[in-house]
Amino acid sequence: MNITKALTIAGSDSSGGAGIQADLKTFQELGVYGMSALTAATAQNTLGVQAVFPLTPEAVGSQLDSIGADLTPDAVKTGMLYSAEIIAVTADRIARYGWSKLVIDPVMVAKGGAPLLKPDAVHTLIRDLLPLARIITPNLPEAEMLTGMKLLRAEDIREAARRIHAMGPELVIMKGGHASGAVARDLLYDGAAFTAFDGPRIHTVHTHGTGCTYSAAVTAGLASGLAVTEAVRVAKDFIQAAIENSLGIGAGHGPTNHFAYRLKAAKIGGDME
Ligand SMILES: Nc1ncnc2c1ncn2[C@@H]1O[C@H](COP(=O)(O)OP(=O)(O)OP(=O)(O)O)[C@@H](O)[C@H]1O
Ligand SMILES: Cc1ncc(CO)c(N)n1
Repeated sequence: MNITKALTIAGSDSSGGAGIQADLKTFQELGVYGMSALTAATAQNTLGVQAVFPLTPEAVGSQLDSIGADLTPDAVKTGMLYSAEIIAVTADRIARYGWSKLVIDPVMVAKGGAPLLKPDAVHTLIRDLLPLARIITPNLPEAEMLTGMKLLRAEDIREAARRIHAMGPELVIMKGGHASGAVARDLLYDGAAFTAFDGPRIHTVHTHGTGCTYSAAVTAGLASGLAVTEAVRVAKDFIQAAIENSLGIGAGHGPTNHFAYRLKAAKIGGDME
């Protein structure tokens, strides 16, 4: 059997909706064998992040060496990397093992405002990791941090995509979750043209881990050999179903529903009600 394998390099979310848990659930749902290298443990629930315990850079490098020595991931994603030192060791191992199908979710701040990347690590992210990326998936505040721009109009978003593309990634997906309006639009830029991926915006507080889940679905698609536009289409459908059928657990920003896409696909012609 030729199993497709994907690796996530990210933090643990004890509530299970974001981070490494969201990534592994998404890989599994899309039929991809999931592997993980942990960067930090967070004490976190739907109300916020209570504490962050980063691993040492040695611990991160050691996990990546174990994977590199034995298992070849078909695609890799990064999530919460926390510090400049963890970014440096991550970039070093990605280059050393030649993991070229790399999706970077430049996680910076949790929904409640807790920092998941030290501010002084942003320039290391840009210098060491962005040039290795096949795809980077910033949300609008992350794109503002990367470019120093204020993104108010549609043309600002396109200009930020051009500037982030110039930092090295082959493709940029500007996610539209933080914008407003009836449509949640993600904009893919390949250095020449923009392609929009639209879905109806759902009015809900249950959006914990949407970015992690979405970038994990893109990674699963790339690992499976899909073309980028197909992988993004699958990811958009996956996150749309996950948000539309969110689980309603916890008192705050609850997780999305990682089973929904599979259940929808299984019920051809049916609906989730
Ligand atoms: N309310 C919503 N309705 C429909 N789609 C949404 C909604 N919110 C986010 N999305 C979609 O979810 C995906 C993730 O986008 P978003 O901008 O929320 O990421 P994020 O801020 O990085 O998420 P997080 O930090 O919670 O992990 C995108 O495809 C976006 O369009
Ligand atoms: C561990 C972790 N990674 C990423 C996010 C962003 O959603 C989060 N809340 N927690």
